[in-house]
Amino acid sequence: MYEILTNAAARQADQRAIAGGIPGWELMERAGRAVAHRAAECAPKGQRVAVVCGPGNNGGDGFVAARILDEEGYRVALYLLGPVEALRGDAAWAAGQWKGKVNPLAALDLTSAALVIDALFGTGLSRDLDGDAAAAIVAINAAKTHTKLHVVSADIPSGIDGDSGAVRGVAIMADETVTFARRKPGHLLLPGRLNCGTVTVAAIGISDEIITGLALPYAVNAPGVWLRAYRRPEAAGNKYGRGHAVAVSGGLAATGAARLAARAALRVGAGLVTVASPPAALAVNAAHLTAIMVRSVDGPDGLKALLGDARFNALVIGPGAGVGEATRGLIAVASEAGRALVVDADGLTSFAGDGPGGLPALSALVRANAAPTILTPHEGEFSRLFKNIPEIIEAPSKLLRAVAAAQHSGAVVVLKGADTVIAAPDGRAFINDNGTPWLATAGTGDVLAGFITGLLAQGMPGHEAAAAGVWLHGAAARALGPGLIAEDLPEALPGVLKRLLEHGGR
Ligand SMILES: NC(=O)C1=CN([C@@H]2O[C@H](COP(=O)(O)OP(=O)(O)OC[C@H]3O[C@@H](n4cnc5c(N)ncnc54)[C@H](OP(=O)(O)O)[C@@H]3O)[C@@H](O)[C@H]2O)[C@H](O)CC1
Ligand SMILES: [K+]
Repeated sequence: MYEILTNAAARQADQRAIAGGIPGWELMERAGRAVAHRAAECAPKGQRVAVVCGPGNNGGDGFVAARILDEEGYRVALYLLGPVEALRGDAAWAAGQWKGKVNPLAALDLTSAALVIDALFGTGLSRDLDGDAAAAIVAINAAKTHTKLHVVSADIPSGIDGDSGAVRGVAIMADETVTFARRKPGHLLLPGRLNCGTVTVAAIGISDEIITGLALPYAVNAPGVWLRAYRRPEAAGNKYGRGHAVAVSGGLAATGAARLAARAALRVGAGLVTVASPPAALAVNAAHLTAIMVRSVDGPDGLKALLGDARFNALVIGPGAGVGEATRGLIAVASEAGRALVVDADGLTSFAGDGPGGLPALSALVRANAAPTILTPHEGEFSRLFKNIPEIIEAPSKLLRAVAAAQHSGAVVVLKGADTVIAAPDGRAFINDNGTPWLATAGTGDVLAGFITGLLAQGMPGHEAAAAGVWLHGAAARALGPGLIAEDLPEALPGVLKRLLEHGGR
């Protein structure tokens, strides 16, 4: 249920269902019926409905929906882009079942319409919209702003690229989107997610076996994809069994970020947490810390000495660390010691130069590390770090940019944002959809890095630890709501974990 279908995978799923004995027209009938039923829940019978159909099978869904809404007593007017004679295959079949008038799209009349069914384009959209299609979308979006028009999109809001969520010129702003079998990246990545309104996933006969058989590498980030790897404490266990996380602190004026990360690591369940503090900042850190220990660690050599104790098994380096050779040295030490490592903020920027300390050096350290390395860039850090690799920077979607970066660097890459992507070097990726705008406040990235580090300390595998950290971070933010600040997030975690571990869900 969490798998994500790309446009190509959706077509494959279609074909396998048809090969399995469900005729294509039956799939279309079920798809169109699902759209009609959702639409009927949004407007009372007898209301005027405008159905706009495109030249392909998305349009075919529209013809089916029009017929069903007409049978249910709505006053339906159907508008088609292009001549009805040009329709092929299942779309031609669906048009043949429609006994009403087929109006040209250019004649679209939204007067007194309560509902629009948007069936112009779905997974077949392949270029920016123009002409009558674009004009119709502009008119529908405009009508929504000054009437109570309710817009239901079939499969994907027309104009949204199903694989990237990008707007292809212009796109429908839908109140509802009814998609089929599974969600597409365009339902989850921005801006597409914002165009969808409420997304309903309709079952149209594409079995779970077909989906499983496609071995899809992408999924929606949810407990169902990583909860099995979450390490619950053993009844007879002790704190040493839950790992020892280390947050490396910045200098005297930059100690807060590491402490935010440290507290997050403790809250998420690391058995012990230590702030590795430069000597000059020891007093400041010590004054702020209680359950979290603090050790004086002077540069890479000091960290190397600390890591002589194998119990320090997961580190976060970067928050407040400062950009440059010293931070690169700290990351090299953690990598050479084979410890699970989260590289965030200044830790990432320290490898963004073109010189010898650039991305190749970071990739080498990642590959040399026997334990997982997680990079947690926001878009700006990502662009700086991977700026010299066109196949990453120019990949067609945020999802594929993160996947390419993970494969190139060998690290798990958490490309943050309202639509954070968590990508593994093996090509798997999760798209997160539970973030909230209230996370846009100082320090929340430090907390996220700490959550991931704390989960790594407890032995979670890298990709799952990163995904769980991102999801818990979003869930904590949702539990807090408006006015949250970074310090609140770890404190909200007990409630989130309680709901998750006792009820297994959101
Ligand atoms: N299992 C499923 O997911 C099912 C999906 N169904 C529906 O089928 C569509 C996909 O149908 P398809 O015909 O492949 O594509 P579209 O209907 O989205 O697009 C139709 C054609 O439009 C042309 N096109 C593309 N971009 C533009 C544009 N910017 N301007 C004008 N025309 C454009 C393109 O043809 P070209 O030859 O011109 O490239 C498209 O082929 C899916 O979304 C579902 O709604 C099934 O009904 C049920 C099962
Ligand atoms: K559509």
